[in-house]
Amino acid sequence: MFGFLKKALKPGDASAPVPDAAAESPAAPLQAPVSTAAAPSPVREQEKKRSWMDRLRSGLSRTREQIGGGLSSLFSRRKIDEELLEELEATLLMADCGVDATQHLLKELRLRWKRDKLETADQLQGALAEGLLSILAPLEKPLEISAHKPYIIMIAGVNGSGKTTSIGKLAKHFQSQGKSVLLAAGDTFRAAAREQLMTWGERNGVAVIAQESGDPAAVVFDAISAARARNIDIVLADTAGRLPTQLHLMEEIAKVRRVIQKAEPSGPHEVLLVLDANIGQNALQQVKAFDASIGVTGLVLTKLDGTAKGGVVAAIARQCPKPLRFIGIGEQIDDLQVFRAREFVDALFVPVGKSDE
Ligand SMILES: Nc1nc2c(ncn2[C@@H]2O[C@H](COP(=O)(O)OP(=O)(O)OP(=O)(O)O)[C@@H](O)[C@H]2O)c(=O)[nH]1
Repeated sequence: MFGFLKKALKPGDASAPVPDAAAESPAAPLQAPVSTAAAPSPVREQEKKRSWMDRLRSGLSRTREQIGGGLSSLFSRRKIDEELLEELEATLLMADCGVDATQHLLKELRLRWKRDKLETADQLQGALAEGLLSILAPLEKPLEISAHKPYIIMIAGVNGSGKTTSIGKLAKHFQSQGKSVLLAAGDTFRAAAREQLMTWGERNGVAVIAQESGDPAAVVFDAISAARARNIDIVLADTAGRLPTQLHLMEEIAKVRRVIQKAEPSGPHEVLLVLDANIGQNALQQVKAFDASIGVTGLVLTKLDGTAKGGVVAAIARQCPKPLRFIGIGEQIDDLQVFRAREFVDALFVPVGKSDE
């Protein structure tokens, strides 16, 4: 049914090619060996991709029910007319697509309804999926790790948005690309956050630089020096959760950024803001506030599973289009993946177990 999506974008590739495992640096005593498994076969890669698509479909089920389900129930009653389009508008707003993206989509749909003489539910869904895809496509800018060594990624976000969990998942993601990783426990406010990061580090065989207490900026500074000494590719720096309204704390996170720059003038090379999809439209304010304070270069949208507010991706795309680097759909280590617009739209409209492939 969504064959048109394939034409609109080149086929999504959920799993980036995994190069041969990188050689372990002898200067990194705390670094556990990166897997030395042979390059994965195309069949295994295909299976991995299919399993991610199934999990993505299952994770987005509540948003799908909100958008797709709303649409089918509208269509079980009658044909396309102005009243139906108004109800669709309300459905999109309830899925947190935001006023701007919703109006944009409705304008497109009205145009296509008249011009292409749309009549059936399938046709309208197809047009809606195509419209969403064109809105979301510009967000698809996967993070490319440059030659800078160490490549420093600072992670920020409000309390509980999923920063620490995402760092654990990202460590695994980068390791699977043959990169060596070091974690900086920059959340010195919450002892549990440090413990959590240590656990993720142990699980992935990755060194964690932490201090019992103290200045988060100092921890991050130490981590960068350690990464240099150990020839590590990527530093993932955790920071304490804060609300954009806590101005003194926002100033502190800005200080962490300045200290990173002092330790490495070209850094941080990426400033990732982690957003919990459950907050819906509030995500827009968070992007703006953190951007003003620390210059956000990419987003991670977590907890898309279990929320009906996945439409917020469309609001972000229209109102503060920062690259959406990764999306999270669960608590397991493989539940964070590179954002691919086509996969996302596909998963929004095609239920688990079905595929148009
Ligand atoms: N369902 C689901 N849960 C998630 C996801 N990402 C993170 N979580 C859970 O969200 C909770 C908070 O995650 P943390 O990683 O501790 O959040 P944090 O931003 O580091 O929290 P603070 O340190 O308090 O700022 C944990 O229970 C995670 O397991 C996701 O994609 N889906």
